[in-house]
Amino acid sequence: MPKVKLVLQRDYKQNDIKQCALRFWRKNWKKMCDIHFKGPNVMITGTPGTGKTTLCSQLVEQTGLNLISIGELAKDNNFYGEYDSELQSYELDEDKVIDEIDECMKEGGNVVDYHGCDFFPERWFDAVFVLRTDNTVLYERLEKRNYSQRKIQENVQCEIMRVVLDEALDSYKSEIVYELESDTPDHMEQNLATIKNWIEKWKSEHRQILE
Ligand SMILES: Nc1ncnc2c1ncn2[C@@H]1O[C@H](COP(=O)(O)OP(=O)(O)OP(=O)(O)O)[C@@H](O)[C@H]1O
Repeated sequence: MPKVKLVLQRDYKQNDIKQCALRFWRKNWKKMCDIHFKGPNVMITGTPGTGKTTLCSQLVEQTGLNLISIGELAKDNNFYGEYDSELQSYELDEDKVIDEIDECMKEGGNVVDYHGCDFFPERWFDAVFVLRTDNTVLYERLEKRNYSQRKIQENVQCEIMRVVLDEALDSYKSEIVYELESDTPDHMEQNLATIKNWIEKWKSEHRQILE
């Protein structure tokens, strides 16, 4: 404690420790309270091929929010664990991902794009949007990517079983989870408008904390 007192008195050029503490609080309260003072954090999730990347790129362009693509982040930083021979891909090192973006998420103002959402801290997100696509439409989109039949079937099954939606509902309060249909370009436009409206509403409700 005496050390803290000395540091505060030095940094705030004040002898009165109460005044120092008050100044420290005024300067740091937003960070200490985990308040998203740069805007809301929005998660865009869904089975691969449901349109997350396409939607997110338009969303960040039109809102100025910061895009965090977990797939890109993992690739750039080699945040991988064991190789899963069944899935023919590397496991994501979730702890490294969390450590890397925690500071940024605490500040807020991020759009996160990933096909899973259950390992993130619940406190990070103000809204979770889950894109859903008709099975036949999804099959055709994945076929165009030249995925193996097995990989296509696995993803389509995952969509039929609403795996990502249930994961979101199990991990977050149901009132912040939104299911959005993503079969056609019209749906894409509607979804963009829905999320932008949601962001504007959030901002008007949190005016007093935004920078
Ligand atoms: N609502 C939509 N209407 C028509 N085409 C769409 C729609 N959403 C996505 N697509 C098309 O489907 C393909 C896959 O979309 P996208 O890459 O955005 O999916 P994704 O969910 O990000 O996939 P991944 O998780 O593998 O990155 C793209 O060719 C995209 O143009």
